[in-house]
Amino acid sequence: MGTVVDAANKEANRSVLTNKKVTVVFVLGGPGSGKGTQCANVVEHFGYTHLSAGDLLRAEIKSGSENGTMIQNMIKDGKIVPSEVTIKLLQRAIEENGNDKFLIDGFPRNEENRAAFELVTGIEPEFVLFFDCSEEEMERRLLSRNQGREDDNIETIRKRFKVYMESSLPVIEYYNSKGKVRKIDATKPAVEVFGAVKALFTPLNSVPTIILSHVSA
Ligand SMILES: Nc1ncnc2c1ncn2[C@@H]1O[C@H](COP(=O)(O)OP(=O)(O)OP(=O)(O)O)[C@@H](O)[C@H]1O
Ligand SMILES: Nc1ccn([C@@H]2O[C@H](COP(=O)(O)O)[C@@H](O)[C@H]2O)c(=O)n1
Ligand SMILES: [Mg+2]
Repeated sequence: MGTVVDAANKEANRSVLTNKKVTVVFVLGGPGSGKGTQCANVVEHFGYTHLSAGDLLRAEIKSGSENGTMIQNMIKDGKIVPSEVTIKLLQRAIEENGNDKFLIDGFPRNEENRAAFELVTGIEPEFVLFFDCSEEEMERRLLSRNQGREDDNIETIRKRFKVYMESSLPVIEYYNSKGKVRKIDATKPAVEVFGAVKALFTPLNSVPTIILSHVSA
């Protein structure tokens, strides 16, 4: 019976966004810790949809939106865009997508992001995937990323590290106090990092199989 009860509880804990039930995993860690790289692996192996807050903001700049210039200036300066802008983008992306399980990468980035998202959407993360990586390694990765990002220069990188330490780490500490953080050593090679990530998603994914075998027994 345990597995059925556990599965039912898991179902009840899923959050409601307007009329859609969704499962959300927040993916956090410093700039260049490998969030995007590992999210791509989780999408491929576990069928999640990857929503990167940074990617959504960059797309908003390209779309010619009225907020474009403000967002561009904040990204160039490593600052955090006001929550209402980022939350609207996330909310729209979730509502427009047919999937019901999402990796939200690079969000919440500060206490304002966290509290506003919870208030507006009612969504609580299933867990928080935290990529722990040394600053030295993150700086090396960002300087050789070569994706043409305007914020991958040493001046902006230093600002992003400062914002991460001052504003983003407290959010991770908040979720840690609630027992939600799953910390991964992200300094290792990407294949090894994914080995640790995979182990976290496998139990979630195996729940329906357990229910089926229970029912048919
Ligand atoms: N474990 C790893 N070892 C070495 N290089 C890695 C590792 N993971 C990712 N990289 C490389 O480091 C760079 C940054 O990775 P990625 O873009 O995934 O980081 P991120 O956390 O999403 O960064 P940002 O917060 O700036 O978006 C990329 O060039 C990626 O290929
Ligand atoms: N919640 C967020 C996430 C990102 N930003 C801005 O985008 C920049 C790039 O983010 P990445 O996750 O792609 O590294 C980031 O430095 C911020 O300027 C944000 O404002 N709020
Ligand atoms: Mg990224």
